[in-house]
Amino acid sequence: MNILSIQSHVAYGHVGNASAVFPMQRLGHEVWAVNTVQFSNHTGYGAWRGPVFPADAICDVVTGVEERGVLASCDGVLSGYMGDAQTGEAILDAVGRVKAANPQALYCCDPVIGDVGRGIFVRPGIPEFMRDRAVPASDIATPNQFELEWMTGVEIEGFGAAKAAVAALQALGPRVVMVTSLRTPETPQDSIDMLAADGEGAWVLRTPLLPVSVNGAGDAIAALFFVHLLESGSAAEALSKAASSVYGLLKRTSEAGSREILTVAAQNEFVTPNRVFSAERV
Ligand SMILES: Nc1ncnc2c1ncn2[C@@H]1O[C@H](COP(=O)(O)OP(=O)(O)O)[C@@H](O)[C@H]1O
Ligand SMILES: Cc1ncc(COP(=O)(O)O)c(C=O)c1O
Ligand SMILES: [Mg+2]
Repeated sequence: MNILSIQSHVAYGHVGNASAVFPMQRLGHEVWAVNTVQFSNHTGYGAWRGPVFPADAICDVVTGVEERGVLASCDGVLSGYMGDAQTGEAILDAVGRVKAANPQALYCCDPVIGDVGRGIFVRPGIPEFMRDRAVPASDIATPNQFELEWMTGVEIEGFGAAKAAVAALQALGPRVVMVTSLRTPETPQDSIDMLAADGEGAWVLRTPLLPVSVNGAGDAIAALFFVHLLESGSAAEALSKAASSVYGLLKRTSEAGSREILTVAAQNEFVTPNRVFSAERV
């Protein structure tokens, strides 16, 4: 498949495209990577350098790809971290152009806003843009628990509330939603859950909680879920494959005591995860 991936890039470490591109390539897909920023490192370090690209620079790169006459062969658009709310306009413009060239193409929006520990970590205007423009334009959305609660206003106190929040997000647009890092009173202390829903049902997947706090796992899992969903058409299967790969990746990262995820060293986990977790219908 051919995936247009519009996200951040970092020189050092693995978040944004620097986390998402290689796993998709390792699974045999062509990735047309367009970078929304080029930072030295992820913002979780508190300090970083490098530019946020203006929306017209992003549009220009997409126009160049369009001029190669290849957009009709694009199977999906994946978006993630936006440097600035204006970046969002360039992303939605790209989605529109891809869908005009290939009406079968799907748009997966990873609405990167923040997370439970750090709160909102993107520029003002981006959270609202994700909720009001990007997610409604998407076919698939992949928020973490914090992002889902922020966008829907639903407090997730258990699986029932999680399903209600997912339904509220689906009502905005996307047919498929995958929620990452779900920790509710129903989640055992030593575990972490994920939930995926499509038009037919909802599934939960539970893995052990690893002693790591890293950035970029969300970007990898969104990319993996998207390509597996495009290939299989099954949210449950895509959830199982993506979560098993990311668990393997984070287990290696945890054993190595690394602050950055071991995207390259643990690459076999993308193809044949060591441990396979399956999703249960809820
Ligand atoms: N400490 C952890 N232990 C086990 N799995 C984790 C851990 N942190 C992240 N993950 C896995 O990575 C997925 C994505 O990470 P997450 O932190 O939710 O993404 P984001 O960075 O977008 O917030 C989670 O759903 C979970 O499967
Ligand atoms: C530049 C950049 N891109 C993307 C992300 C998102 O990372 P995550 O996958 O942890 O949500 C971050 C988070 O700090 C970031 O700084
Ligand atoms: Mg994320």
